[in-house]
Amino acid sequence: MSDDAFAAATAAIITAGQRMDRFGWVPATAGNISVRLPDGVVAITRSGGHKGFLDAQGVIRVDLEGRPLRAGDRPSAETGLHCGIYRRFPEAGAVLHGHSVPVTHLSRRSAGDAILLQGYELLKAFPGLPTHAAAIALPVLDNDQDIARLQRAVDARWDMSGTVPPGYLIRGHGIYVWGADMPTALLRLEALEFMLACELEARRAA
Ligand SMILES: CSCCC(=O)C(=O)COP(=O)(O)O
Ligand SMILES: [Zn+2]
Repeated sequence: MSDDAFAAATAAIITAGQRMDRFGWVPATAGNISVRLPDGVVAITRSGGHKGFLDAQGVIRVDLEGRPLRAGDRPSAETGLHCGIYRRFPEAGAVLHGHSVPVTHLSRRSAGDAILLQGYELLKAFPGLPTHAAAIALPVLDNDQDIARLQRAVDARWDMSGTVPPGYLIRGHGIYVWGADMPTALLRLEALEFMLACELEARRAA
């Protein structure tokens, strides 16, 4: 296990938390952040702290089943969702979860199981979408305090989807986004947050 890789992942997680906090996406103790290490272990935020004020002690290691490597460490309550992404997508190297106003409001107001994003230039931030004329159906899943059951629902949704976008919403709760590395995950989160903020404005104006 490389301490250098863990230190680099911890630094990336701290910086990502500060950036998400600057945008107001991790209010109170909301949100969690992780990075997959080269040995397959996952570096993830501890449960409960403010993600805009993380220090190195705020990041710990878990295995792909979400079990802490060090007895007594308490990883994010949503570790199972991070691990579900890493297990399903071998190319995923970083996962971000936030609770922004547009995500929370839109997912509460949308009765359906997806939010369609179309006509946005920023869609080009996503893999396989070379033009604004493309669209993303961003899955929306019902919230569940039982994270193992919620992950089973996420897996079932992925099973029945053709193309899976690298993100989904949990109704009234938040957003999950992933990428090959932290810069890619952050770029996708920013693009989705921007488009969802536009959707919120459009629905207000309608
Ligand atoms: C006060 S936010 C409720 C828990 C949550 O949804 C979240 O994102 C933060 O949980 P964690 O255990 O990762 O701190
Ligand atoms: Zn959450």
